[in-house]
Amino acid sequence: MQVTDLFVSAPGKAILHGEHAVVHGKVALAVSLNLRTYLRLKATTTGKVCINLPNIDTFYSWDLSELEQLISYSGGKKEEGKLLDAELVGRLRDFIGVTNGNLDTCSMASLSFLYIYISLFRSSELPSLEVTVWSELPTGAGLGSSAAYSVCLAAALLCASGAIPTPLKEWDHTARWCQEDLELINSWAFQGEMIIHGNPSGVDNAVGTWGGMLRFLAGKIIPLSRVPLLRILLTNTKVPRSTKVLVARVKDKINKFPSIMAPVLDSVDAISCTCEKVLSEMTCEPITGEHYNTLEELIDINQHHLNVMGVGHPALDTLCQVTLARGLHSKLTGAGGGGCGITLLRPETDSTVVQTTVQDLRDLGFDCWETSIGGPGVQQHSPVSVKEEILEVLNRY
Ligand SMILES: Nc1ncnc2c1ncn2[C@@H]1O[C@H](COP(=O)(O)OP(=O)(O)OP(=O)(O)O)[C@@H](O)[C@H]1O
Ligand SMILES: C[C@@](O)(CCO)CC(=O)[O-]
Ligand SMILES: [Mg+2]
Repeated sequence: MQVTDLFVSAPGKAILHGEHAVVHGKVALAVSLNLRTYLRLKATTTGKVCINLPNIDTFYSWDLSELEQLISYSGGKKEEGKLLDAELVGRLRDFIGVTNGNLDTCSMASLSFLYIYISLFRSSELPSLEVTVWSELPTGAGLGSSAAYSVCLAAALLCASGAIPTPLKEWDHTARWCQEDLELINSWAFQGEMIIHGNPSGVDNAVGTWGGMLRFLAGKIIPLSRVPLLRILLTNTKVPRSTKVLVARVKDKINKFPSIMAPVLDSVDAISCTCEKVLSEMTCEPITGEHYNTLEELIDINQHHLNVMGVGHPALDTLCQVTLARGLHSKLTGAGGGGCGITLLRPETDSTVVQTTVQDLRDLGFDCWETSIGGPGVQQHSPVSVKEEILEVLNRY
C-alpha cells in the first residue's frame, strides 16, 4: 500500500460546564482552544513503525514482523455491543508490558497508537511508517491533550489506510473532511480515548474533531453556532493528575452515595442548560452586566459541585480565591484533581486587573495566559501552514 506523507492537527478544549456529569449522561458545554496538537506521518522503507512523542519523551520503533504476530494471534472480532476489541487490547498490553493498573503516559500513548494502527491495517499489509506528534497543549492537565492526540492519530491513520481521502488540494493551506469522514475520525479517536481514559464520554474527541463550541449529551453532538465572544483566562496549576483515575473516583462516589450524588449531577445538568440559554440570549439581545453576573454565579456553583464530587484540589481552591480577590470567577476545567482552571473575564475587566491577576497566579508557580476560543477542528495542513517552530520539531525526527 502506498502511504502518503501528511500533516494534521487537532485542537484542545475547555469544558465550560458538565465535566464528569457528562460521563453519566448529563449535558456538557465545551469549546475548542487555539492550542493544537500536530502530527506528521511519513512513509518509510525501513520495515519498521516508529513513533516520536517528544512532549512525553517517548520514542519507539517496532519491526513490522513483530507487529504482524499480533494480528495473527488476535481473532479480530469485537464482542457484540463492545466498541473495543478486548482481545487485541490484551495482546498489545502484553506486548508493551503494561499491567491493568499501569497508567503511565508513554504506555497509554503507545497502546492507543498501536491499537488504531493495527485495527486499521489488519486486513491488508502493515505499512512501514513514522509518526511524530508535537503539542502546544500541556499533557494531562485538563485541556483535552489525550483527545487531540487520538483525533490526530485517527485522522492520519485513516488517510494512510485509504479509508478516508486526504482533503488537501495542491493550492490549499489547510483543509477539512466531509461530515461522514469526520464521524469516522471521531469514532476511531473515541477508541483511542477509551484506551487512555477507560470510560470517556466522547465530549473531548468531539471538540477535537469538530472544533467550535458544542453541546454534548449522551453521544449527541450539537454545534452551537451563535455564541458570544468570551474572554477566558486559562491557568495550569501544574498539579499532575490522570483523567482515568478521577473518572473512576467519581463513579465510586456515585455508587456509594447514589441518592446524594444524583441531585448533584442533575444540578450540573441544569447549570449547563442555563449557561447555554444565557449564551444564546447574549447573541440576540444587548449584552448586559446581568448576563455576566449569571455566568459567574454558574461558575461558582459548579465549582462547589465539582468539589462535592471529589475532583477538587487545594491548588484549584487557591486559583478560585486569588481570582475572586480581583473580582473574577473561576472553576476547574476537564477532569480536575489539579490541572487547569478557567476564569471568566468580563468585557469591562480592565487590562491592569488581568495583568495583576496573571502575575499573582504566576507568583504561585502556576502558568497563566489569556486564550482565544473556538479554533477549527481537525485539519490537514500543507507544510507551509504549520507554524515554523512546530514544523522544526516535526521535521527533527
Ligand atoms: N502530545 C502528546 N504526545 C503523546 N501522548 C500524549 C500527548 N498528549 C496527551 N497524550 C496522552 O494522553 C494522556 C493524558 O491524558 P489525560 O486524559 O489524562 O489528560 P488530558 O487529556 O490532558 O486532560 P482531560 O482529559 O482532563 O482534558 C497522556 O498520558 C498520554 O498518554
Ligand atoms: C472528566 C471528563 O468529563 C472530561 C475530561 O475532559 C471525562 C469525559 O467526559 O470523558
Ligand atoms: Mg483526556
